[in-house]
Amino acid sequence: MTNNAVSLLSVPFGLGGARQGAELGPKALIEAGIIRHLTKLNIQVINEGEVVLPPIAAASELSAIDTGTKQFVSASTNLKYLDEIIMLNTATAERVSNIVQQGHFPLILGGDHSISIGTIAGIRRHYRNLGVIWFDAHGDLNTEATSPTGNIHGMSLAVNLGQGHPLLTQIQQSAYPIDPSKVVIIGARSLDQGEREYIRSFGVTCFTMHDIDRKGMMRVMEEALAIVGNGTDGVHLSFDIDSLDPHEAPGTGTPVQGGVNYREAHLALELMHESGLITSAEYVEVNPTLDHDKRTVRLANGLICSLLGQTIL
Ligand SMILES: NC(=[NH2+])NCCC[C@H](N)C(=O)O
Ligand SMILES: [Mn+2]
Ligand SMILES: [Mn+2]
Repeated sequence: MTNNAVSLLSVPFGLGGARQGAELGPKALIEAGIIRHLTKLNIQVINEGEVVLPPIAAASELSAIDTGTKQFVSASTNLKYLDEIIMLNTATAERVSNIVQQGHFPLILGGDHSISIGTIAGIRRHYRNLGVIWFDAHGDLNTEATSPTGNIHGMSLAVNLGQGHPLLTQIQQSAYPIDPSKVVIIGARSLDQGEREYIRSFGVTCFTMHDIDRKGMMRVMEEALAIVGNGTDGVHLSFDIDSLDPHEAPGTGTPVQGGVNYREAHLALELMHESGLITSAEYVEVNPTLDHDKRTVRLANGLICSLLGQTIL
């Protein structure tokens, strides 16, 4: 990590997901003591507050301007809450970009995974060759043409790679593109057909649960870090808590069995810290309304600390 100040930005937004509740994630993580835990690691934490959704009238106007008519948007796509997601991510990109500008490490608390359209848009303005680690049970590589659900949290990595509805990809416009060969998905076990095809044809590396079973997390991380660190000038970690097994992390909206276990997840984040490559991070899809005794919230707290340097000894 290049410097010690961490800017903590909350994005309490859940409309990109399949169920309500991810919007409560940031508050739960803060209440569980994340700022105190990081301060104990000698990190200076700057609480940047929240990105809030502007009044929705403004959002409708924005879509109407860009597409001619508002009806065009709703009639021609199956994208759920497109207007809200455009507004939220446009605002998020600005806030994250300012944090990078100041030389702080952006740590973003989601929110569902659709928020990464904005976070990465902001980060990419400052990195010509950004590597991305996408820790997730899913690929989030759908477009409106392939999505089985219309939920935009399942499309955010595709949008970050320039694929999808023009009103979403335009949020990235003033930024450097991301090279798909510098993107690594880790923990995948639920991929839709269109996502499989995308991975094969665009050269995204995907370490599935099968690869983790076979090689072990240690080797997977060594290979992943070699890919995202090669020729890049920064690496963003997008950590979806549903990468973990639902036994460890029940508090999430789209759980998939057969996931990463507690120690594998910590090891992965400890290795990311050791590599010194990670320049920004977000933790998404924590849904406190589905949690069991704060297990998922506490786990996410610990996993943030491992990324930022906490060790057992
Ligand atoms: N960020 C997530 N949890 N994404 C889940 C996506 C699930 C499914 N592939 C979809 O497109 O709807
Ligand atoms: Mn995801
Ligand atoms: Mn997921």
